[in-house]
Order: sequence, then C-alpha cells, then structure tokens
Amino acid sequence: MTRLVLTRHGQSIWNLENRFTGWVDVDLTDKGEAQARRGGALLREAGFAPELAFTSVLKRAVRTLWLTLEELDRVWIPDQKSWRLNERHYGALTGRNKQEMIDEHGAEQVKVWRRSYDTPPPPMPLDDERHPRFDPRYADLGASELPSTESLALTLERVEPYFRSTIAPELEQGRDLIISAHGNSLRALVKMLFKVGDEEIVHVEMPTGNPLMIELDGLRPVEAAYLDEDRAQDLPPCP
Ligand SMILES: O=C(O)[C@@H](CO)OP(=O)(O)O
Repeated sequence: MTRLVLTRHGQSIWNLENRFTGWVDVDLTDKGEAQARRGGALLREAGFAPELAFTSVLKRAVRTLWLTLEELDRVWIPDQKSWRLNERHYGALTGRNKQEMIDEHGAEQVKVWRRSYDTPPPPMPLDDERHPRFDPRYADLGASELPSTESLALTLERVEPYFRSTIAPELEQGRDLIISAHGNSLRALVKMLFKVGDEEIVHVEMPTGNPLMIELDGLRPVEAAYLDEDRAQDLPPCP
C-alpha cells in the first residue's frame, strides 16, 4: 500500500483577513506556521516517511512543506515546485473581502463563485499589476496557460496532467509522497482520485494545515483520514 499525503498550507494572512487569495503570494500567519509544524508532528507519529515532495510556487504552500519536513527530519528529500499546484486563480475577486462580496452580490452568487464546479469568477483585467503575466515566476508559461480567472474545472485541467505525468508514476512505483498545496488545487485532486461528481464536490472542504493521509492501491484510494481529528472535514467515500 502506498501512502499519499495532501496538506493544505497553514492559515495565511489573507485566510485570517477573510480575503480571496488565489495566485497572490501571501505568507503564513504565526498560527499557520504552528498548524504546519503540528501537521508534521502528527505525520511523524504516524510513521510517515515520504521519499518525495511536491508543492506550488506560492510561499504559503512551500513554507508549509518546509515546516512539515523539518518536523519529519526529512528536509533532504527531493522536492519539486510547479505552478500547476497553485491555488485556483480567483480573477477579479482576488484581494476582495469575502463578507463584503456577500454583502454586495448576495450569498448565493458568492457560493457559486467559490464552490460551483465550472463557473469561474469574473476575470482579472489584463492590465492589473497582479496579473500573472507580469510575474517573472510565470515567464515560461504560454499566453494560453496564463489564467485571468479559474473555476475548479479549469484548475483540474491544469493539475491533472501534472499529476498524471509527474506524480502518479512515483506512486505507482510504491513511493510514499507528500503534496503541499491549496484548498482548491487539492479539492481538484480529491475530485479526481475519489471520483467525486461535479455536484458533490461543492461540499468538499479542506482544512488548513491538516494532513490528509490517503492509502492507495495503485492510484485508487482505499482508506483516507485527516490526522488532526479535531479539525477534520467530511471526506468522500473511497471509490
Ligand atoms: O481565497 C482563496 O484563494 C481560497 C482559499 O483560501 O478561498 P476559498 O476557500 O473561498 O476558495
């Protein structure tokens, strides 16, 4: 049985401020760092010894990975960063306060933007200085790959090829590994691995800094649990 751990980054400054974050590179809060360390300690207690690690190019996920691996005394394992594991791009909602958006547009509309499978938020204008086309870390991406907004469906479209080409072959060879990423890039992976329907994925939430340990038979989940039981969320059934 191979073990795959999915960890959403610890609490970020904009999680605390209740702002849509997406591709903005905000850091962890002190609480977020503590959550990441605790996640690492729980993984150590569970005897988890990953051979490889994967993360996004956003510091809240990268630093969560570092803090986790420090607790595991495995900072030496190979790691790989990819923009394909980034949070979904939140378009024109980026930086806006979630409660203020509810007050302006209504709870139903905001829920559709946040959790519907295939309705993206309105796009970020191309001349917005926060647009990824101005960010050197995305300089190698083609114009068609640079998002101005993303639904969960579009997020899955760029997460899945990376998972299949780069991560899945390692799992299929029996290597335990950890992916430190984001609420919605991990929801996309959960949707794919657990074969969750487009309607059902609306109800899947990922808690910050709480490792989700998945036992795999090949690529099929046979058991899954959050290690911090007090902050666990409901999981879809194993397929
Ligand atoms: O703002 C974001 O980027 C994400 C994760 O914090 O928010 P949500 O949970 O609303 O999709």
